[in-house]
Formats: sequence, C-alpha cells, structure tokens
Amino acid sequence: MTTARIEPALDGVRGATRIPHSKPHMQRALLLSLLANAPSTIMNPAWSSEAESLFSSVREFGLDVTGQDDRSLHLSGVGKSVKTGSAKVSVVGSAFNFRAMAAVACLSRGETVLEGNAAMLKRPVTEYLSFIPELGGTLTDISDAGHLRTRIRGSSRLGGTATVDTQHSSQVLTSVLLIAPLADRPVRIRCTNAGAVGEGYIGLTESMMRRQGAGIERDGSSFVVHPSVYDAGMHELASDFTALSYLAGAVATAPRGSVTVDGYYPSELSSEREFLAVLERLGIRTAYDPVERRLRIEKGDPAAEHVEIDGRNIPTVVPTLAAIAPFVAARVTLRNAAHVNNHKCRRVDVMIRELTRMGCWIEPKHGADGRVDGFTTVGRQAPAGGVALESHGDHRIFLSLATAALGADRPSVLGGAEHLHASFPDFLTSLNTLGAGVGPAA
Ligand SMILES: O=C(O)C1=C[C@@H](OP(=O)(O)O)[C@@H](O)[C@H](O)C1
Ligand SMILES: C=C(OP(=O)(O)O)C(=O)O
Repeated sequence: MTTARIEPALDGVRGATRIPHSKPHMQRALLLSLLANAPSTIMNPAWSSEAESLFSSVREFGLDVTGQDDRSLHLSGVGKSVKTGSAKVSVVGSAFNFRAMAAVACLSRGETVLEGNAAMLKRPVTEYLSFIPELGGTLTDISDAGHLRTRIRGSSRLGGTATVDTQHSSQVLTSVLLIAPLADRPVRIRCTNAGAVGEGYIGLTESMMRRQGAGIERDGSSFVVHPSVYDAGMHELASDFTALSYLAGAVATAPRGSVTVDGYYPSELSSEREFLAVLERLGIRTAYDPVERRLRIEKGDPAAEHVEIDGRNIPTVVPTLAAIAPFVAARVTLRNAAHVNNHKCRRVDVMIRELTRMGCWIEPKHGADGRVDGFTTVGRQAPAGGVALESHGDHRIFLSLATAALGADRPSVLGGAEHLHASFPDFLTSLNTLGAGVGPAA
C-alpha cells in the first residue's frame, strides 16, 4: 500500500491545474465503438486503470485499434458480431465494467467467464443480472471466496422483456440499454422503481446511444428499443466533473482558495450541473469561460444557514460533499444516498467514520427503512487531524479524505494512493501545484 502524508493547507490553495477527461464518457465510448458497425474516434481519451481494463475487455470481443496518438483513438467495431469462442474477461474492481461486459456477453454465441475481485463480492452485482435469462441468455454464478465470477452464454433469439433494478445502481439499466439495439427482437425494459438512482448516467447513456442512431422509446421508467445498428461514433470527451469535485473540495476545506482548472470541457451529464448548483449553495462559486475553456473555483458564503442536498443523482460526489460539509459555515444535510453504500466500499459509512476519526462532527441520517441514507453536519469546524486514515481500497475515499485533510490542524497520513489510478492518477501532483504539501509518508 502507498501511503501519503497530507499537510494542512495553512496558506490556502491557489493556482492553475488540469483534471482528467471523463471516465463515464470514456467507458461508454469504448463500448459503443465495439458495438458500432462503422469506425469510431475518441478525442481526448481518458486513460485510467478502469478505462484500460475495459479497453482490454472490448478488445477481447473484437474491437480493433486502427490508429492512436495522445489526442485521439481510432477504432473499428464489430456491431452485433462480437467475437465468439471462450473468453475470460477480468474487470478487476469495476462494477460498471462487470455489468456492461455481462450485457455485451449476451450478444456472443460463445461462453464468457467474467471475473471481478473479492471486493466486488460485497456489492449487489450478481443478484441484479436477471435481465440475462429474461432476454434469453444463460447465467451461472461460479464465484469463490476470492472472486466474483459468472459464466454467461448469449442467445440467437435475444430480446423480450427485462425487469431492471434501478434502486441500488443505475449501471444495470445502462448496460441493458447499450446492447438493446443489437438484440434480435425488441427489448422492453421495466425499471423496479420510478425515481431511478443516478438518472444523469442513464440520460448520458441514452444521449450517446441516440447520437449513434439508436431509437429508444422512453415512458418514465419503461423503455422499448427496436433492433437497429449503431452508426460511426465521434466522441469528444468532456472533463470529469467528479475529478473536479476534489479541487472544489480543496478550495472549500483550505482556509483560502482560488483555483483555475485549465482545459475544462463541461458535459451534458445532469449530475454535473446539479453538483455545481450544490457547490454554489455551499458557498463554492464556479465561473466558466467557454472561450478560454477555464473554470475558476472560489470561496464565497453559503446560500442559507442550513443547506439540504439530495444525493440521488450525484452518487460519485457524495463522499466529496461529506469531506466539504464540516468546513462550510452552514449546517449541511445530505439525504437519498443509500445507493452510495453499494460502491467500492460503503462510501457513506466510511466517510462518516474516517471524518469522525479526523475530529469532525458528522452524523449519519437514516431513511424510512432504517438504512443510512446520508449525513448531517453542524457548521464550520476545526478538526484536529493528526491521524492515520484508511481509504478501503477506494479511489474516491482517498480523494475525498485527502481533500478534508487539507483543512485539519495537524498532518494526516492516508493509505491507498495506488488506487488513484482508477480515476485521477495525477491528483497528488495537482495538489502540490496548488501549494498544498502532499508527499509520501515517512
Ligand atoms: O454509469 C456510470 O458511468 C456510472 C453510474 C453511477 O453508478 P451507480 O448508479 O451504481 O451509482 C456512478 O456512481 C458511477 O461512478 C458511474
Ligand atoms: C464507477 C465507479 O465504480 P464502479 O464501476 O466500481 O461502480 C467508480 O468508483 O468511479
């Protein structure tokens, strides 16, 4: 494990830096490039360990690279004729990659074994793959104590009606939608609940599919997708707003802060717009210059004494908001985030525990079913820090706790820097560029 030492940012954070391009856009662009019948291009590819792992998986199913440089990736897909034969596909710790590749495996006439790491066994993954038998494929759970593993076989009559869970994650719906146009018969999808979690990510899937010619009929939480093909894709990737959240977090937790993000491309994700609006209410102002492609982040005053946040559509930034909340003058309450506990670790629980160890006052909130569904804080605090924090193998916990540690009185050490490769490999360098003192722990 790689441990970092985070010094309090006593002089504030100031200056300009860059952030990665969007991981969710990159993952969809890779999948759609495989499923298109014509060549595709990805501009500004967003390389991270999770994108690389998905790239290997789609290559197993036939995606060909026809050209590549720093700025662009030229790809040739196979449409619905994904490679047959016995394929073993490893997704390591990414549930998105597991769910999406499970759907892709339904297009294959051969057998696919999908494998994820032990941490994936604790997440609601296999229990929500019933769309596979419902659409005509077969699914066998062959997990052991150290791996989540399933064997999947497709069908030559793929199609029908699938009931898809949208209470625990949006990713299953995204996965079924992506393959639906390539099924042999129409695919009808009924979602388990009307207010899906992570609706923004479902919207992103729909808009990227439509841009490549897919016809999706949507009526609230029901979808119908008729057989068609995907046209060529030209994907110009936006910036990763979740990566942005950690820099906004640094501005919030440090005593002073003014940060510019160079080369910022806003995306169509509704979750991004919602997050920027939440930041504004917390007193973190962002101003975007579309000509210079620069986003400026500055500290102001919260919009109210008590800021209430709905976490349903902003799952990735709930840990960041937990890190920010103890450092803003307002009381903050965030709810409707029970689904965020289904991620790489129980993200809401872990953030509350580790921030409490750092010296913050942050308490869980519970939903009507008694489960933790958020947190509440009591206004600006001065946590002592000076403790060893644990990121539970989760890049987002590392990033969020590092953000909070900048605002503590004493240095903190934080394990798990190696997981930054999952989404924001240059984060520690960025923090140092902004004047924070971050380095390896002695
Ligand atoms: O579709 C996607 O790209 C994602 C959907 C969301 O998953 P959940 O709906 O499981 O939270 C989000 O949290 C994840 O980081 C990325
Ligand atoms: C999307 C993420 O995770 P997963 O694919 O494992 O749900 C993430 O951690 O950024």
